[in-house]
Amino acid sequence: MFSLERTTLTEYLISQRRSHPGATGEFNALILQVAQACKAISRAVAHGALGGVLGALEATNVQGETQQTLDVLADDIFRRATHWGGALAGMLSEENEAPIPIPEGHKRGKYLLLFDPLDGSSNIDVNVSVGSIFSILRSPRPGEAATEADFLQPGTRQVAAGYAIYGPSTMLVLTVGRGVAGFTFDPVLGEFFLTRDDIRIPPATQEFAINASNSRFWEAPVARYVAECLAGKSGPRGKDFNMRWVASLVAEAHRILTRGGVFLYPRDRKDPGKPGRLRLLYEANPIGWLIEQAGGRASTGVRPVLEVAPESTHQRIGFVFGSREEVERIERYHAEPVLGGDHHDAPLFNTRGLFMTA
Ligand SMILES: O=P(O)(O)OC[C@H]1O[C@](O)(COP(=O)(O)O)[C@@H](O)[C@@H]1O
Ligand SMILES: [Mg+2]
Ligand SMILES: [Mg+2]
Repeated sequence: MFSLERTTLTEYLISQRRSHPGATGEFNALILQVAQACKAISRAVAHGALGGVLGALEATNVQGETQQTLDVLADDIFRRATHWGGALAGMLSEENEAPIPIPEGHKRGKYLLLFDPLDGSSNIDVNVSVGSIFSILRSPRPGEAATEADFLQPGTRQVAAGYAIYGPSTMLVLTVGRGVAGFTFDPVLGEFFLTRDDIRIPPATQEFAINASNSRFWEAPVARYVAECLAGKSGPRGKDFNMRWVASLVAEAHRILTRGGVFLYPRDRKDPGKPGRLRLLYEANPIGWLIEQAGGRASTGVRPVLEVAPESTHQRIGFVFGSREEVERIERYHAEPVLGGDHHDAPLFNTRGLFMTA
């Protein structure tokens, strides 16, 4: 269908706003500014080596990770696209240790914007899908400059969450709390058009995603779950499983929102200082809310991730999400007592056990 016959992102947002008669339009304007940032990042990603955006910088971010040229560019694009609109009291980005203030001379508003400007950075140079993730919260002190404490709200308080995926096509996937909608970018018209309304995740799946190079650090319930998937038809699950790992959370989430599946980046024993790999406020919470809004489940492995009370702005967390039945099974495994102690010492999971994990 010719794209102009479809609903634009702006039209979709206006239709959502009709159920909030008191709305001022600031919220919609903010989402459109975020979408504008995603369009600009999409363009930079698409130009690749021609745009001089590949490669790493000498700098590291607050997480101690080497920053890619595109990480810094995308961070700058997000700030510029959103700081002037009057909707925000502050921003929090993966790339900056402290919250980003609204520059002097600009009105401070009632929302907080949290973002991972470029997710899956390790994929940029190899031309594999990357994305941007965002979450919007209400500021507890509208009109005042946001402090770190203002951002420490559980995911249940989000008022919007979404991501853009820069793949073969660029898409924006969004929830404002009434289901999940997907928009495809038409680069000629410069518009996002609604192409997937009311996205639903199938409750069952035969596809899982995990970085198996970490298997020696996994806790017993995760090792058990993966071993059972790998055992396939002849194992306790009685069916074969397929596996994927893109190393880009956005791409994994998008696949799961498209055809189901389960993703695990669980808490593990790799680094005692990091209880998990993914960041709660601008990775797990927005993706988690999208998944739940699409009928899936998002968990720490033990409990709903959206209910976690954040302790710090760049906090990491174990994250398991996707088709409801699989996530509930993983939670059940965590709730069951482990025979013979925790982790790989358990008889079922050591190198001579029924489910070999090492
Ligand atoms: O290399 P690993 O450990 O598999 O990491 C992959 C994970 O790291 C991330 O890339 C982290 O995101 P950033 O690129 O924003 O740091 C996730 O998207 C992904 O799930
Ligand atoms: Mg990320
Ligand atoms: Mg990032």
